[in-house]
Amino acid sequence: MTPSFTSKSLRFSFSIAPSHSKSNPYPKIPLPNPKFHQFPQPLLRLKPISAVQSKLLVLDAGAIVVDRVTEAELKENGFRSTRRTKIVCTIGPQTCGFDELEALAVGGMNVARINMCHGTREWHRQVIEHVRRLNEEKGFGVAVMMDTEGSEINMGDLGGATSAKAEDGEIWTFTVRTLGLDCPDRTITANCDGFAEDVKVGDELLVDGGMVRFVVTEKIGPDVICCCTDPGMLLPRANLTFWRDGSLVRERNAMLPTISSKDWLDIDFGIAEGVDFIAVSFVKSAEVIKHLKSYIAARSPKNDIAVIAKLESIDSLSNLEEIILASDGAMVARGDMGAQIPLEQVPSVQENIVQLCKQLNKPVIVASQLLESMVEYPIPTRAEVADVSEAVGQQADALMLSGESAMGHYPEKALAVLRSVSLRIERQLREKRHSTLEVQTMSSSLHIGIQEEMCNAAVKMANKLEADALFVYTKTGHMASLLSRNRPDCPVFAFTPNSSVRRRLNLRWGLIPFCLSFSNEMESDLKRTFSLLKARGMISSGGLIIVVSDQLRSIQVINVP
Ligand SMILES: Nc1ncnc2c1ncn2[C@@H]1O[C@H](COP(=O)(O)OP(=O)(O)O)[C@@H](O)[C@H]1O
Ligand SMILES: C=C(OP(=O)(O)O)C(=O)O
Ligand SMILES: [K+]
Ligand SMILES: [Mg+2]
Repeated sequence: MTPSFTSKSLRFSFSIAPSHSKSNPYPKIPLPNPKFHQFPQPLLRLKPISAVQSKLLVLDAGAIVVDRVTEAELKENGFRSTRRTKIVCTIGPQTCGFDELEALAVGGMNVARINMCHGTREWHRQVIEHVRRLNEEKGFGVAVMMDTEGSEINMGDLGGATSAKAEDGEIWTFTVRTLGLDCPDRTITANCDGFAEDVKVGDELLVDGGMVRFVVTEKIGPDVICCCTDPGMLLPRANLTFWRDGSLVRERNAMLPTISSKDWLDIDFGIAEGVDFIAVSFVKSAEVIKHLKSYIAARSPKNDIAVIAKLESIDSLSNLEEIILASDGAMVARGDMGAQIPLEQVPSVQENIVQLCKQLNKPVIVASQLLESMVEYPIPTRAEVADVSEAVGQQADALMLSGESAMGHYPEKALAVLRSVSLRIERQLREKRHSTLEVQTMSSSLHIGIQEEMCNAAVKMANKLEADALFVYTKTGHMASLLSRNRPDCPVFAFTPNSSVRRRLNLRWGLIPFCLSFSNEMESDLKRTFSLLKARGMISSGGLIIVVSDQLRSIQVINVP
């Protein structure tokens, strides 16, 4: 962006509400609550959930459908202040009830994630059912993501205990025996047959990337005897890695399938239940993604499940571009990644992946330990807030909560922190405008090239004209994604007739997905949109809208009539 833009946007930044002043040729949509925009706004002083809840509206059946949290946010805070960064919440024992899920939905959860490492089939089914019911009965638009277990080496279930403490110098046995509930003291099962053969005396055994550390002292048949060198809590099904001479030992993992037989059954379940996203753990190459995508295409006639590659295996790092291109999105899964590469490399890998995904137009989620201390405490550490700010500053599409929302004491508070930090940092970015992405052309065909260039140009116009919103009518979501990819200053209203496209667009930065039937008459669709949105109080006359249409290959600049 040109330097003159910086000063312009700075002026804008301190006058969001007064920007309807006479000097502005493009009147803004009135912001009902200008106080909310004043600086400085303390981090955690969010409106209480109940205040949002009380303003929520019941669905306007059949006409235009948008999730009720976004609707309330738009009405209360105006276009500029809608959150652009999306939020994925892992659902676990703390949040699997209908009311708890509703509280997360009200708090701004865009995607609910179920991790197939944990819980039973019935439990997963119930969670999906709750989310669907929330959407249908209460007007939310929450998408569901199923995350595969993968077949890296894990500990077993700790004989039913929720955790176990390993102390310094204690001798523990890791075994491939099946022990069930009569697990002897200080004995841990490992899920991988070749485990005992693969490790050597002197190897270091890391639980969860180093939360607890052992050294192998002896091997006796299927049992590996270890001495604890870094004490800590052992949690059920924690990941195990072993290191020799300072390097990760990968031979066994390299042979394990990325999608195990159990994962295929879970995937069948996900397809049958109609989940919106399948996240594949420990992806190592593009092949597995291509295979899964063709499997889904053959079994899910509408082909409406997006495949997200979890980048956490050291082997994925040499094939990033190929993997991301084959996928419908990626996750920077920093938990296991930090167990496979030195921790100090994780931030730069994150940055690379986020930038690459933006260039390749794939949504990217930054995951794991964003607010880890909030599993126990009601307030995050300053360092965690800085980490979240960094991910928002990189303009990742989405942030993810894991234990914080699955089993922590403060799921709603953790969600509120992600929300408030996102809003704050997004606003700062708009003011500074320092990192507007110069997107490179990706097009493989003239048609796609035209779509790309139209979207790039439309976003430039919208930024220069300080438009209130971009509107896009999109059947597959592609045009909407191309607008999002440019990270515009204003939100993008994406209208689609397809409810699963609408749910999938939930993961895209800055997109507000609406369901709307199309008449194939652009002008009449547009008129209808304006009158429906006006009737709902979501836009008002005079607002400046840039409308992008693939059908007409047009970019229109319209003042809301
Ligand atoms: N369905 C579930 N049932 C019980 N506990 C769960 C469930 N999902 C998640 N959790 C808990 O939340 C923690 C964090 O979730 P997540 O990051 O998805 O898993 P993991 O720690 O296995 O990578 C898990 O370690 C587990 O203790
Ligand atoms: C998100 C991750 O995967 P999971 O929680 O399934 O281990 C991770 O490892 O960071
Ligand atoms: K998983
Ligand atoms: Mg992982």
